[in-house]
Amino acid sequence: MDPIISLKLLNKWYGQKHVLQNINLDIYPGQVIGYIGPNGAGKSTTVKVLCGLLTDYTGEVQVKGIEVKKDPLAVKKLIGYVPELAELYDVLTPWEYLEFVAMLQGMEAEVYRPRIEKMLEAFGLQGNMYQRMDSFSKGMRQKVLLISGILHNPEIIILDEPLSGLDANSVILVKDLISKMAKEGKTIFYCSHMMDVVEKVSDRIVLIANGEVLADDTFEGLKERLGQSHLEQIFASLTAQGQTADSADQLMQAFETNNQL
Ligand SMILES: Nc1ncnc2c1ncn2[C@@H]1O[C@H](COP(=O)(O)OP(=O)(O)OP(=O)(O)O)[C@@H](O)[C@H]1O
Repeated sequence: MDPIISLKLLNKWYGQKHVLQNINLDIYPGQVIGYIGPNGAGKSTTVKVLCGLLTDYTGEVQVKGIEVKKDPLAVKKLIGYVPELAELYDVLTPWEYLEFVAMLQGMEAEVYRPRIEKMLEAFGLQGNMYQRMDSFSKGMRQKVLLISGILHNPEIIILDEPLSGLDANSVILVKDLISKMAKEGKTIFYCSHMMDVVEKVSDRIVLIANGEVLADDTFEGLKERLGQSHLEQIFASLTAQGQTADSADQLMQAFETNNQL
């Protein structure tokens, strides 16, 4: 089987800063990749390269055999991207916004109209369909954003911290949706800091730090290799952040200094 996403010797600099260093990854259809790493590791940068939003990289980046740099538009059609911290046009209603997204994707009205309605209903937003989003909570906005990323039924879905702000029921819904979409053969690239969720939904975990891949294995494989039973511990041991308790002590000491003044 050919990989649906292939990164070969991907390098990216921001000025003098080397933020992606020789990333090599072959991702196959139907895989759920948990892409994890400390703050500033290079996760969002990788995703932006994959989506054709950043083209000043070196190396080869192919999506379904298409070189992203050469035809970013064709690649954008194959990918559904749910970014972290996206701005919605909140003077619009969810219906108006999603209709706009569907039209940009070139979808037919008879396809997108019932789909938008069903998706909003699944997320419990049927009563808010015609309300301006400037009155929406963070979680409600996140739900609309998620729908906008999957509405055109893309083969590859890239989720950057998709559960942010969602209530417990919606988290279950999104986790189920990820498994179901993967069973249908869709490829999911899932970036998150929520280790308990990544552990459950991913069938392959790629950990990066300082722009380099430190581990690429199944959760079972990582557990066996590192002798840890939770992804949180594996993450800490690989990224040398096992000193969390010390850091908390350091923060508490900062209060003490203030108290003495
Ligand atoms: N527009 C930019 N200009 C300059 N440097 C940038 C820019 N965007 C990101 N960086 C730098 O690139 C590195 C990787 O950032 P990136 O946003 O990819 O990290 P991340 O793994 O997604 O982090 P987080 O988990 O905090 O979201 C960081 O050192 C960051 O400071």
